[in-house]
Amino acid sequence: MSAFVVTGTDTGVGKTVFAAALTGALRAHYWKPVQAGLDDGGDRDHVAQLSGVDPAQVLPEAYRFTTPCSPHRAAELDGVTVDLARLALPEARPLIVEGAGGALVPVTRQTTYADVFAWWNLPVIVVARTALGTINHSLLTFEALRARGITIHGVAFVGDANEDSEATICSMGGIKRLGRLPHLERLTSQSLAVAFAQNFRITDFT
Ligand SMILES: Nc1ncnc2c1ncn2[C@@H]1O[C@H](COP(=O)(O)OP(=O)(O)OP(=O)(O)O)[C@@H](O)[C@H]1O
Ligand SMILES: C[C@H](N)[C@H](N)CCCCCC(=O)O
Ligand SMILES: [Mg+2]
Repeated sequence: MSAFVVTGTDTGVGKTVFAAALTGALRAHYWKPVQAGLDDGGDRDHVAQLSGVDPAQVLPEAYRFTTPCSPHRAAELDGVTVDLARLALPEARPLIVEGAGGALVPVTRQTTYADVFAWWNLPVIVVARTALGTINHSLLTFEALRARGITIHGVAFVGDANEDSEATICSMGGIKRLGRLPHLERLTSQSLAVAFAQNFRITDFT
């Protein structure tokens, strides 16, 4: 049964929306180990709304911090010391796990998400924008993951088509293009499921 980590080239690139689509398509479980910022309910709530899976498959976070900033700092601001042992992977499968921000975001002052991905030993999907600047951010992300021996399953683009940037990232990075989620004017569980089915191949994830 499949399990993937979803990381991104930055915060706000569309990891949660892509992860919700993939969770729905695979009828998977979803886990966001560390949520920093609770004002809008957090990524878990968004995935519960957008994926269409049974809410019980949207697993509780290991840590929930108040402030929408880097998890290492959000933990400090809440007076919490992160125990990495609590980030051990749940056993549920299929499983989609979402990081926070980009691959080198600190979980603690000593440990980045990429370090944790290496420990989990799961294939990683990189979510990348299509907008200008994405080539640099994407290639840097691949380098950081590869430097830790992490398997990159592929890149999922989010945004309007940018054929040359997408092709350049995949050829120079030596990475499989999984597809591209277009910007959806009305983002609902239904519109997202349709867009995922039209733009990705489920067999790439099974
Ligand atoms: N395909 C899309 N169509 C419409 N809106 C989108 C799409 N993808 C992302 N968004 C919107 O863009 C914003 C950022 O997306 P998202 O929350 O998925 O980013 P993220 O990479 O998960 O960020 P974080 O680092 O905070 O986890 C959200 O408001 C989301 O609803
Ligand atoms: C608060 C935000 N939405 C994410 N949860 C965390 C993003 C951390 C980014 C840290 C950084 O790269 O500067
Ligand atoms: Mg997110």
